[in-house]
Amino acid sequence: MIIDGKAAAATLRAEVAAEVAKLARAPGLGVVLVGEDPASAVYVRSKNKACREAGMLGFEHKLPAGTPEADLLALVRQLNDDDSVDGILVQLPLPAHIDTNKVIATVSPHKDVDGFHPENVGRLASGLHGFVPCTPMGCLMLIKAVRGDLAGLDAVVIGRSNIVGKPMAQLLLGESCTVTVAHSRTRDLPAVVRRADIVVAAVGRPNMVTGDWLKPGATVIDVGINRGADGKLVGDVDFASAEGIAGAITPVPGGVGPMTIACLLKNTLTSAQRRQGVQRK
Ligand SMILES: Nc1nc2c(c(=O)[nH]1)N[C@@H](CN(C=O)c1ccc(C(=O)N[C@@H](CCC(=O)O)C(=O)O)cc1)CN2
Repeated sequence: MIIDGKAAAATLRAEVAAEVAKLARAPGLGVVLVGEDPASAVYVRSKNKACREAGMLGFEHKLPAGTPEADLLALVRQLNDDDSVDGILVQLPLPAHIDTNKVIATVSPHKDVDGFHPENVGRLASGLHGFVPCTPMGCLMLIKAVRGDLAGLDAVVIGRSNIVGKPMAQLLLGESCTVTVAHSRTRDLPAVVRRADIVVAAVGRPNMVTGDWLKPGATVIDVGINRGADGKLVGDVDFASAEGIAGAITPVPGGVGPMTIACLLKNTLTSAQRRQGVQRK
């Protein structure tokens, strides 16, 4: 089974739009892009378009690559104080002269729709309500749509980034999976992956996970977005060899990526609902 992330994202976006229509004030999302990284520019454009389509307001702030860190921090504080802004995201990666952790920590945790602020990281680790990073949230939705109850399943997350690997492991733990986080120093990675009912690959190495690494029937979620020499996108999983072994697998493109943007809208809606005192289900 090929997991259709585009269709799942479209459903989620429609659900968000229906809830937005019930609000007294349209949710506002402040989107900050520093520099001219072409992929980041595409993602930011897609986020703004998705906002408009869901009935939200996207406030785009494009800053030159050489923007001093102090100016970026000042903009973030301005967005923190702006009542028309419910969510703030600073597109990553940032230019090397800017301290990413400092920027993330400056975003108000109440508007941190990326879920990267240390307070939200701690909330996720403690099993408390907070904003959850968009990519792992989308991955979990796709996994649950395929597997239902995940309790007791063996999950292997390949990659230990703050954006995907670590929060993904926390979410799967929250679903009572037995979770292994594998990384570049893991010994005999194929053997580790072969034990898994659920595999989430988020390493950034094209076609690294091959079909012979997989337990037959495993659910395989490919977070990798690698651009090949021919300009085509390839995931971290070798789709051709994995497709016949996996029980369900996400393609690249059209798998996890669209869910990332849909979950950003969901987090922005949640923030707006909280700030407008709306009771949520
Ligand atoms: N502040 C953030 N920065 C970054 C995040 C994030 O969640 N917050 N994640 C990634 C990039 N990203 C969102 O920002 C993102 C990546 C990919 C997609 C997507 O829809 N991909 C498509 C293919 C698009 C293409 O052709 O290039 C797909 O997989 O089908 C959406 C969002 C890093 N930075």
